[in-house]
Amino acid sequence: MLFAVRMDVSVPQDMDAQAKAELLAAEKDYSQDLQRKGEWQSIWRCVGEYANISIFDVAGNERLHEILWGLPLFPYMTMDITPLAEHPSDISLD
Ligand SMILES: O=C(O)CC1=CCC(=O)O1
Repeated sequence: MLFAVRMDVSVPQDMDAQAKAELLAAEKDYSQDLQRKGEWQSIWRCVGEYANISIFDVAGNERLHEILWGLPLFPYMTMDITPLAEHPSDISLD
């Protein structure tokens, strides 16, 4: 199942610099591991915002929930999740 997830990040301004660096490194590792496994298909920066739009291809809602809850940055994010279906005008389906 495909999902588009928008993640808006808001890390506290007063977070310790070392703790922030470790948090962002852990987030990157977590994301790239799932990208290599094929569940996190792509990640795009939203221009001018501390936000991304990511495409996930996962077994179902429970798996997406598990992945999102496991994000190191989860406590500092808000998310908007859109389940995706094939579009009849997609030429790759012809
Ligand atoms: O920087 C972001 O948009 C937050 C994020 C999610 C996965 C990742 O590597 O960074």
